[in-house]
Amino acid sequence: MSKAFGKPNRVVIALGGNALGNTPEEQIEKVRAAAPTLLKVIEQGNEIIITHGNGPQVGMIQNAFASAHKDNPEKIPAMDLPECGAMSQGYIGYHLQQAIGAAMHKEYKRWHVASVVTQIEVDPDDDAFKNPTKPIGAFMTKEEADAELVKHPDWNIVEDSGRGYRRVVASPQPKKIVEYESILNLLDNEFIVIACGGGGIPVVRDYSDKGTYKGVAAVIDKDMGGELLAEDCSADMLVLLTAVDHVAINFGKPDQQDLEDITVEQAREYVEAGQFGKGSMEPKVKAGIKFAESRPGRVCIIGSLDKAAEAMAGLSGTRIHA
Ligand SMILES: Nc1ncnc2c1ncn2[C@@H]1O[C@H](COP(=O)(O)OP(=O)(O)O)[C@@H](O)[C@H]1O
Ligand SMILES: NC(=O)OP(=O)(O)O
Repeated sequence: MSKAFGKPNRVVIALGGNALGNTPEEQIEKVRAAAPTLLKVIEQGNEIIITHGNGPQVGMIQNAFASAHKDNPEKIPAMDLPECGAMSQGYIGYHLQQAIGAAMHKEYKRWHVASVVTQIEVDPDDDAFKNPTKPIGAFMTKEEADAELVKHPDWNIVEDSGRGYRRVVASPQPKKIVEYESILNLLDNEFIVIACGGGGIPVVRDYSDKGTYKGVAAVIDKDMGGELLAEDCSADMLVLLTAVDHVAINFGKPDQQDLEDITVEQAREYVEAGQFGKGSMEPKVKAGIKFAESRPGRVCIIGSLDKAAEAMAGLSGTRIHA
């Protein structure tokens, strides 16, 4: 499956949590539709590593436990965010494995795809713990949001890119992928690896017990987690797939302008001008800048999951390069 001559390009492909639908059925449909495109990228001589978001899913899992716990506190525990993040990696990784494995088996009679439950170390003193920005769970109307705030006075809820209101949680910067050696090992053995789902489960070192980590209540941005994964795996390209075809300036306004090709300097100017939704498009552009600057020749593409093949071929999406 790899190129006959020369080293294949390594591509990290990130699938946005909001682009994966809201139910198991929708998610299965979305990942099944994406699987042939992902395999085509391999046929073109690339190695792929997959990561995915979990914003809607991690919120859904935590809410489900919270309401079951309220109804039956003796038997059903409330569930903390890191455990919910781990469950979301299993839930989404499972569907991705099924979809990619089936497409791979049809073509190549092999099933070399595996998800790695991945922890990512964060700084316990990261300012993000004081300033929650990561939207999770379902979109709400203003009335629904107000009702949730009465039920959960400790929640923070914000408006998310004109799509409704969502709970936001802390989103610290990813520092170190704990399982990176397992990921590299699977890649060396020609597996398609699904890793750092939901940005990775955020953990901090537990210095009271050498070599151990403990989960923290946060959700890492998967664009930043995917960027770290791409650097750790020496990837050449980072592809961030979401629900819109392009990054835009004046997004949602009558003079919206879709961007096709921008330098890191232009991207940085647009970030400074506040052109991108916080916790939605801004982290993607910031991840793109970081990746494009990390080594000469590296490129980030941001485009839609539905047009993944076109984006990879340069016919859709926004390219960020040095
Ligand atoms: N300037 C912008 N250009 C394009 N999309 C934007 C912009 N600002 C905010 N958005 C919103 O960001 C969304 C992508 O972020 P998000 O839904 O968090 O991604 P994900 O698919 O990774 O879950 C788009 O669907 C769009 O609604
Ligand atoms: N963890 C994360 O970034 O999820 P989304 O892609 O759903 O925002």
